[in-house]
Amino acid sequence: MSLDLNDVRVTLDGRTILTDIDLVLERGRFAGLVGPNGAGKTTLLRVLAALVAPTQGHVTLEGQALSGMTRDARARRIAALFQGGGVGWPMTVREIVALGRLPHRRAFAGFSEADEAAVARAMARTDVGHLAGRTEPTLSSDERMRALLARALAVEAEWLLVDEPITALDPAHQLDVMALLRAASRDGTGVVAVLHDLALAARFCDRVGVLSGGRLVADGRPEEALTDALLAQVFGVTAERGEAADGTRYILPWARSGSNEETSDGAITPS
Ligand SMILES: Nc1ncnc2c1ncn2[C@@H]1O[C@H](COP(=O)(O)OP(=O)(O)OP(=O)(O)O)[C@@H](O)[C@H]1O
Repeated sequence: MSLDLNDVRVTLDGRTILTDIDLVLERGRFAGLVGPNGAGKTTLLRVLAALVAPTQGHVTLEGQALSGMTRDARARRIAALFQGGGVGWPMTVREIVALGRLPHRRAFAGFSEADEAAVARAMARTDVGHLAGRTEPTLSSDERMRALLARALAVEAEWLLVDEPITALDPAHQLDVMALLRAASRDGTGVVAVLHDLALAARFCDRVGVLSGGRLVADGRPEEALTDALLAQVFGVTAERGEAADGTRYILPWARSGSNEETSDGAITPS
């Protein structure tokens, strides 16, 4: 029950974007992909979604090469939501969610009862029922993200890949989306999310993969992967660590660890 990358390398426009990537992802787990800007996170997610072909190495789903599967077969098994993944014209939320059923439909076939049920489940799960008739341009950031997540969930795929699902959301909605992704993983889906928020990644993910300069430099449980040394080297920050009232350990990026210091008026000066 795994999605595997073996010795993956990706070169785009003559530049190596990813190299030496070996990763075994498991269903039923919530994996976070973190790393600084430009580290290669989105590209790695695109490789997992078969939108970018590795220049070297291969990706397998339950032992079967992703590249050997038809596009529809892949789309039924791997649902993906990328940034800018809107629909581009004023469809209603219900129509957007229904797009998630496309990989399951035969040419010219109508919407089946199973399709209806899957759309209803996805809309209930993301709490977008009351938005069913609203069009995409009228939605707030969180409503839009929940509608797009509903579309991805409506696929009812074994894998759910999401790129920066919480970046544009306020704290309450960030917590909602992270809880939703974790719940999806608990139902047996393999969830992989690109995240910038290390505190939320550490809190919600079972596992965190850290990319830096196109390499996977750490991979494991959040506390194991996000060490002080790694945070300093890869992100250039120090972190505060502690235990919340409910006993959960937390990691909070706190200050720059490099050569820059923040002055009391917020200006950044070399130290
Ligand atoms: N199609 C492409 N052609 C050339 N270079 C690309 C292409 N796609 C991505 N890159 C480059 O690959 C590098 C990694 O990009 P990617 O978007 O995967 O990083 P990221 O870790 O997701 O970054 P961010 O956190 O800023 O979104 C960047 O330097 C980017 O400019």
